Amino acid sequence: MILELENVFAGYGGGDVLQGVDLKIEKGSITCIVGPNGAGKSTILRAVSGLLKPRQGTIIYNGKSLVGLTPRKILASGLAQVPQEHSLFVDMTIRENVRLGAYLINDKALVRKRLQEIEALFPLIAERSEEKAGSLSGGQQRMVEFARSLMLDPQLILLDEPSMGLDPKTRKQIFEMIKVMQELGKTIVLVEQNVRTGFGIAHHGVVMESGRVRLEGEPAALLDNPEISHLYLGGTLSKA
Ligand SMILES: Nc1ncnc2c1ncn2[C@@H]1O[C@H](COP(=O)(O)OP(=O)(O)OP(=O)(O)O)[C@@H](O)[C@H]1O
Repeated sequence: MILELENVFAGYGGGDVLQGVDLKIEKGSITCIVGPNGAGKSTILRAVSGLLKPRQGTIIYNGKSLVGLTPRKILASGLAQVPQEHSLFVDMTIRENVRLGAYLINDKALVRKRLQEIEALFPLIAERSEEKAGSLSGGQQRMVEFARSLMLDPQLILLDEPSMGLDPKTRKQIFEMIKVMQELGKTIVLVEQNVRTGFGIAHHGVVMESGRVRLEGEPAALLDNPEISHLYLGGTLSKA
């Protein structure tokens, strides 16, 4: 296991949103977390990346506790997060934005090498590197955010609803890129509203409800579970 949460309680002052979360993430896998609005999916990611300090419980990453570490230390340990809201500097070029992902690296040759590798992976970035990030569509900006997260060569990447607001074709491209990142050896934890798409690429599915893990297991088996579609996913499993 690369990441293990045990009995995690965390919230925002007005009480705990996470009510004792237990979760194990296998190295090299894609895990997809789904659940109704407000179930605490994003809050789990924030607790792992250090943006939110758990009030109770343990979070172990590669055998070491993350609780109490700063987000910067957690990032430096190889754990990157791509937040739900768009986060590029729109007046900077695409390449400058990607390079920012390496701000913790002092070795200029290494930064150049990583940039080259990433531009080989994302043709969009190679072709439009000097254009302003603000000229890109929402889906393209998401690709650049993925690219930026790869600059530190993280082991684990947390993705918070990366396909939100995108049309189906762009969503497909985003999910293909998530698979590519996993094939590069990254472990992925993905929060996703679109259950079929998310579970479609995941090795492990997690259904959250009211701050707890309600069900988890093999994604195809979860999709077949009528309890999930009726009770927890608000009908989003319909094939329409
Ligand atoms: N910064 C914040 N300050 C106060 N409350 C917050 C904050 N962020 C989230 N919450 C509250 O915490 C609860 C869980 O939010 P969270 O974002 O984890 O849900 P989610 O499962 O990711 O759902 P969604 O799909 O709506 O993002 C919600 O009730 C939300 O209003």
